[in-house]
Amino acid sequence: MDSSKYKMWLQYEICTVEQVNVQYQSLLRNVVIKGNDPIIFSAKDELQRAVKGMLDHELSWTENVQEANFVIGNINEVADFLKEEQRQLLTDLTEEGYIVQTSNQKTYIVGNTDKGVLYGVHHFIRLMQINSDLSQLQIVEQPKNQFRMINQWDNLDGTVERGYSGQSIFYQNGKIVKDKKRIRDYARYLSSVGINAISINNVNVWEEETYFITNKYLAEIKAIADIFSAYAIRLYLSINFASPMAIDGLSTADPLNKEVKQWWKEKVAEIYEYIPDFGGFVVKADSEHRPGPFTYNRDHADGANMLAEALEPYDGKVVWRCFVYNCLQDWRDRATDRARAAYDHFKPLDGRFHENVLLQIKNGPMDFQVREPVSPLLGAMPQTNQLVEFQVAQEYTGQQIDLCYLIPQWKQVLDFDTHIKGTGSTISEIVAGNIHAYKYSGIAAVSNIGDDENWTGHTLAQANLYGYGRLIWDPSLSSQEIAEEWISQTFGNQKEVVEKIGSMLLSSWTIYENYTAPLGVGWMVTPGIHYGPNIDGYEYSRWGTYHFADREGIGVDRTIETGTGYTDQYEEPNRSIYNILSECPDELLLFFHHVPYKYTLKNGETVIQHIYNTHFKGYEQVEDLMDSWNSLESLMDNDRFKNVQDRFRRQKINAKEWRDQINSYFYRKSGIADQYNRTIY
Ligand SMILES: CO[C@H]1[C@H](O)[C@@H](O)[C@H](O)O[C@@H]1C(=O)O
Repeated sequence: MDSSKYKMWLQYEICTVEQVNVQYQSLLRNVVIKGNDPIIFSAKDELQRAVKGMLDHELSWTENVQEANFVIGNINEVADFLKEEQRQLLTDLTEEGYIVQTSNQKTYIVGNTDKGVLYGVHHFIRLMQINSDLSQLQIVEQPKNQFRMINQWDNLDGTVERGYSGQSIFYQNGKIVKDKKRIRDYARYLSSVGINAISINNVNVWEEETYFITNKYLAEIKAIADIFSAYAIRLYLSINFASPMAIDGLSTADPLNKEVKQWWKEKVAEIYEYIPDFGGFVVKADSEHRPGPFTYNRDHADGANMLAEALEPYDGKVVWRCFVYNCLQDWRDRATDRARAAYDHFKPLDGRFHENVLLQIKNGPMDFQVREPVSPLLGAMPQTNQLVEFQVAQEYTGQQIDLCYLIPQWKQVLDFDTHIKGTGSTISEIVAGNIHAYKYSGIAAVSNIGDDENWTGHTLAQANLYGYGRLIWDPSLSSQEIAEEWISQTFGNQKEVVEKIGSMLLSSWTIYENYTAPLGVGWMVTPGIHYGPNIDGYEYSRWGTYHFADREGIGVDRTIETGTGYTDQYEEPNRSIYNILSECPDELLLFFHHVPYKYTLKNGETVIQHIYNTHFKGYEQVEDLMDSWNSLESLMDNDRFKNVQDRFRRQKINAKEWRDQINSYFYRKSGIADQYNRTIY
C-alpha cells in the first residue's frame, strides 16, 4: 500500500466541479500572508498544499496587502485593512478566535493571534474540501473549550498501550524516531481540528521513559515539541511520580519533603531551558500500581501541588488523573464499589489544589465502557479546574476492528445536566468553565493512531479522531454534521457515499452495544486484551468490575438503601432518577440495580427477552453494515474499500461470538427460553 494515499481528512483531491474550481481559483488569485512565526509558516504551507491538490495550481503570493485579493494575518498585522465592525468582532473573541470574511471583493482570514490565523486557514480549507460556496463568507469563530488535548499512550519500545493501529509514530525499538515526517503530519491533522495540547508518552511511565525529563532525552523531545509548536500545540510529558528516586537515587518521593520539592524545581527549570513553551506534566499516581503520594501518607493535593509549585514560574500545568481506585478488590466484598472511587478520593480535596492543576476525569466512573453514566465527580468540585477524559482508542468499543463511531456517546456526556448549579449545569458548560470559575479547563482524550498506513487500523476509525477535535471545539455540532464533514473530506462529496457511510457511522454505537454487554452492566470482555466476550472473565478477579449474574438476576445494586450508595454522589434529580428502580433509564438499569431476569423494562420487554432481542438484532445489523459497505465498492479506491471490508468480516465474527456467548450464558443461568424460539447454542 502506498502510505502517501493516506492523508486522513486532508486529502486535497482535485476539485472536479468546474464552477467550484473556477470560483476558488478566482478567490485565491493574489494571496498575502503576514507574519513570521512558525505557526504562520504552517498555515501558509497548508494552504499551498490544499490549493496545489484541489486546484492543481501553485499559489502566487504577494507582499502587498493593497494589491492582494486574499488577506491572511493576525489582527496586529492587518488591522488597518479591516473595517471597524470586523475589528470589533475580533475584540470579542479569545486569542484563538478568528474571522473569515468577504468584504470589498476580498477574502480575509484574520486571527486574534497567529493561532487563530492557522485555525482560520484550516476552516477555509475545510470549506473548500466540501465544495462550499465561498463567495460571501461571514464566519466568526472561537473554540468553546480552552484545553483541547490528546494523550498518547506510546512507549519507548514502540508499542502503544491499548493501541490498535500498529506501532508508535514517536518511538521505535527503544529510541525516539529520527524521521519525523509522520509526527509533523500528525501535528497537521491535529491542528486542523483544533487540538492545542498533546502528551507524547504513556501515562504508565516505565523505567526508561522516566528519563524523558533528563538530558538523555530532552534535546530530542525538544525537536518534537518544536514540530507541535509550529501547529499551535503544546507538548506535555507523562511523568513517574517516583522520579527523584528513580533518576537521582533520593531516598523518598514524599511530596512534602524539602529535597524532593527542590529536586522537582531544578528538574522543571532544566526542562524549560530546553523547551521554553513546555506545557507541563500529566500524572497517573496511585493508580494500577503506579507510585504516588499515598505511599507517604500524603494525599493527591499534596502530590499535585508539589509539581504545580515547580511549574508555576513557567506557566506550566499539572494534569492530574483521577483514575484512582482499589484494583485489588475481593468479589465477596460488596461494600467497596469502584464506581465510587474517583469521587470519594477527590471531592474532599476541593479547594486545595493550586490554580495550575487540572484534574483529568474519565467520562464515566468505571473505564470507557460502551455505556456508563457520567462521572459524578465532573462539576462536583467548584474550586478545582477539571478536564473530562474521553478515549478515542476503542479499547472497550471494538478496538478499531468493529465500527463504533463515538461522537454520539461523547455528545451524551457533554449534554448531561448535572444540576450542580441548577438546570443547565451540563458537562459541556462545566468543562468550558461557564459554571464554576475555573481558570483552566477543557477536554482530553486518549489517541487512536499508530504507524499503520491508514493511521487508525480501521479507516472509518479516523472519524473518531476527527470528530473528537471538531466536537470539543464546538460541542453544538451534531454527530451527523461531524460525520458528513469527515466523509466528504475523506472520501469526496458523492451523495451516495456521504449518506451511506453517514448512516453507518451514526448507527454503529447502538449496534455495538446491542451485541455486547447489556443495559449498562459493562465488561464481560476477555481479560487483559478486552476484545471479544468472556462473561465471567472479570467476575472473580480483583479489578472491581462485577455483573453479579446468578440464576435469579443480574446487575449491581448501587442504590443508597440496599446497595453501595453510589447514586448518592449525584445531585437531584439525577440521584433519585438513578436510585429509584422504576425511574432508572433502561440503558443504565444494570449499572444501578440488581434485578430479576423477568423484570420489565420501560420498553415493555423483560430483561432476559431484551438481552436475546438485542443480541440477535445486533448481529443482523452488522450484516446490514457489511451490505451497505459492499454497495460502495465502485465509488472509492480499492485499498480503503478492502480495508473496511476486511474489518467488517472480523466484526461479524466478533458479533456472532458475543451474540452466542451472551445468549447461551443467560439462557443457562435463567432457564428462561427466548420467546421467539431462535437458536441458542
Ligand atoms: C494506561 O493504562 C490504562 C489501561 O491500559 C486500561 O486498560 C485501563 O483501563 O486504564 C488505564 C488508564 O487509563 O490509566
